[in-house]
Amino acid sequence: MKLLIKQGRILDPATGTDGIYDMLIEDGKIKEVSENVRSTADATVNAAGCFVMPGFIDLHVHLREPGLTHKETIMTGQRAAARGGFTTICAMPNTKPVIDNPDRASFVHNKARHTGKVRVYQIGAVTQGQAGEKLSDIEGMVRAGVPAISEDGKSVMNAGLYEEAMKIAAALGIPVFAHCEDITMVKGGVINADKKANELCLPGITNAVEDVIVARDILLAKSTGVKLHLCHCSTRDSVQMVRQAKEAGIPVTAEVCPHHFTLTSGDIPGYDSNYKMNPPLRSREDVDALIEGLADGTLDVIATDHAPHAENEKSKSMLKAPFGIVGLETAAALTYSELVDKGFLTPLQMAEKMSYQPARVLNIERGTLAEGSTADLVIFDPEAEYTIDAERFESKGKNTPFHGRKVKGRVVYTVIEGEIVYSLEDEVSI
Ligand SMILES: NC(=O)N[C@@H](CC(=O)O)C(=O)O
Ligand SMILES: [Zn+2]
Repeated sequence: MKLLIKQGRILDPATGTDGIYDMLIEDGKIKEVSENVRSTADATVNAAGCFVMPGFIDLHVHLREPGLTHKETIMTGQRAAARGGFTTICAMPNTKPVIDNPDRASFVHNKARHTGKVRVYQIGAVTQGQAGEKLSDIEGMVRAGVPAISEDGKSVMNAGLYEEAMKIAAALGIPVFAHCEDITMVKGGVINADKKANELCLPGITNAVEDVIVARDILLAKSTGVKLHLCHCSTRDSVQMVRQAKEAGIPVTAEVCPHHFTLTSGDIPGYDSNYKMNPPLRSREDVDALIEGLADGTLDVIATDHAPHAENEKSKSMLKAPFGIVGLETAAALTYSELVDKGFLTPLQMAEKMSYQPARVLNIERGTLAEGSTADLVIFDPEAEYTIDAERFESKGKNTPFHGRKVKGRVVYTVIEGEIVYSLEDEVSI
């Protein structure tokens, strides 16, 4: 099977390539990238005017299977991923039951192989049942193919226990993905602690809730030597601490979610739980610091924190509705519209944050379009303007604050191992 992609703008951060080339894919691998491929192919895609980037890799997805399949299944999550240009996704372990042992991790890996082409890596919980008391079987889960551990949804509040987990992770060579939130400081907060919270009479979440755990976890990474990956950074002090940690040579990487660089708490229109997520939408100063951090390389990764919830859950009051919004099918357009089109990031940096760097965090051979590599890629039209329509999402979750938003930049094809798994033309993903 040969696929020929003609005249796309090839963006490969691994090699620094940014230019118009043809690409020939044969037997799932990138065979040739050159100005004019002469070979014939079984299928040809005209990519003139489009970016060709390594397939996006999402380090932060909630697939909700097992146990919460009314919100999302592995299959619907994979379909949403393909539609969003993602070829590899990491599933967080806060399912029912929690993924805290090798058998449960294998369940997800095996199921995902049958339900779709999008590669799913299960992240293992740090503690049993995410109860924060006893460590999970971290070594067993790593043998079952888990690339990282995380207590996402909360922090491991017991620093002594977390330190032990970090030592094990460091010895196994895997990173720890940290959700930074001091639960004792949340005090029922639902949106950022500011003017908007006062206006809506809602309890607020301060920046310090995140910052104190970011500080603690960076210090623990320093002392244990574990590779620390900070999930969904949302505050200016988080950015500053990551910057200083990197300067000091501490092995830390950090991700930002599209909603956190696109919206501020000021954009919350009222009592709409599609604006309720954890961490919350922050202030203009925080958003500016996140964008600056992405641009100067302090923040490495754009991840979605795709958190689908059912309509009847999200239609509850602001106080009662669960935290979280979907993100797989809006991330690329928001990144392009908010960061690249506005001149904060180059197209090459977009590919770096959405594919190359996440591949480095996971330590997998992906995130590049170099000849000889696996043909996981996305063809993206930066000129396409459209209105986000949640009803067209492949995800079961329609919980997005971006329904009806006009954006620029659209995924037109997603290719995994040389096979087209999504094409805008027929809106069919496999
Ligand atoms: N981000 C959220 O608001 N919610 C996530 C949990 C998480 O990522 O912290 C979820 O599982 O729903
Ligand atoms: Zn989280």
